Amino acid sequence: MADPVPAVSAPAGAPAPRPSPPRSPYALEMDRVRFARPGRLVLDEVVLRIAPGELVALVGLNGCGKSTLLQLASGVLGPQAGAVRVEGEDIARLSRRQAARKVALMHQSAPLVPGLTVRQLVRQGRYAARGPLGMLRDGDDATSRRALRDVGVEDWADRPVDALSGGERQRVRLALALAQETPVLLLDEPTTYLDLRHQLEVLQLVARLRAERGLTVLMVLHDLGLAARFAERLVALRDGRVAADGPPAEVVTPALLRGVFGVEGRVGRDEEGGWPVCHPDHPIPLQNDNHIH
Ligand SMILES: Nc1ncnc2c1ncn2[C@@H]1O[C@H](COP(=O)(O)OP(=O)(O)OP(=O)(O)O)[C@@H](O)[C@H]1O
Repeated sequence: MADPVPAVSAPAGAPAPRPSPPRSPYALEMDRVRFARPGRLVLDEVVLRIAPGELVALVGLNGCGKSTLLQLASGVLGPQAGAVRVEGEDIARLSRRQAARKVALMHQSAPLVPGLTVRQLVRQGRYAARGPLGMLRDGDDATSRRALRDVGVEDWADRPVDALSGGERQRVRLALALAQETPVLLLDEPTTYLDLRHQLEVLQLVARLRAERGLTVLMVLHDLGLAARFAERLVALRDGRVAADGPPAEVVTPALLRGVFGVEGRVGRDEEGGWPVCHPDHPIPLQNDNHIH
């Protein structure tokens, strides 16, 4: 069939148009990322590709490299080999402000500046949107207010952050990350310190933001049950390598419990929701290889 749009040839002598770079199909891409700390290889050849709008949970034993992976994904740390790309751009080539417009990292133990109120702290999330002199732009206040409202902490706006409980601080940290209004959200144990009700509220909020605003979310969760219920994809790290990656219904198996967590256990299905439900029985020695049998 003939092309309905005739090709327009460039006039003789005109410079050839520069081809625009192909748009990346991935919101976040880690390409053979390696990161070592003195005396310890933390992440090795990590390959992870996350499509726009995906909600991915990252799980694994203490010390396996989950937080390090999030810090690399946010550009806070740089890989020693490989590359991290956000919406196709190498994050190492972006300025701090450019990176902060693309990726927000909520870190569970990030210190909250004492003396600031919740409102003042969350307005700091607008740093990336500020002009060269650090002035807040029109709409920044509305964005901060929306972030406070999303997380249900708007009534605390005038409270000093150092007078908040652990769980209250955690929700304020989430509001701070949301105030950045980035397409990619990285959450490091967002449910730590939260009571049962607020764990569910926070994960429901994350799922809603992803559905309504198309956010791409990568979150570290220790509760495999919550990860299996709320994430559409589960990535398990073992010793700094991706040991399993797929939909929870396929990935959460007794072999995963054994191979990644060193636990003998059973896996059932939630009667209503259908998601996997783990019944860990007892710890076992970890196998030496990274394969999940
Ligand atoms: N600032 C640091 N300096 C030196 N080593 C570090 C530092 N931060 C983390 N590590 C080490 O790097 C490894 C990976 O740590 P990381 O925090 O990424 O693990 P994690 O999977 O998030 O653990 P957890 O589940 O306990 O939070 C661990 O061995 C840890 O001791």
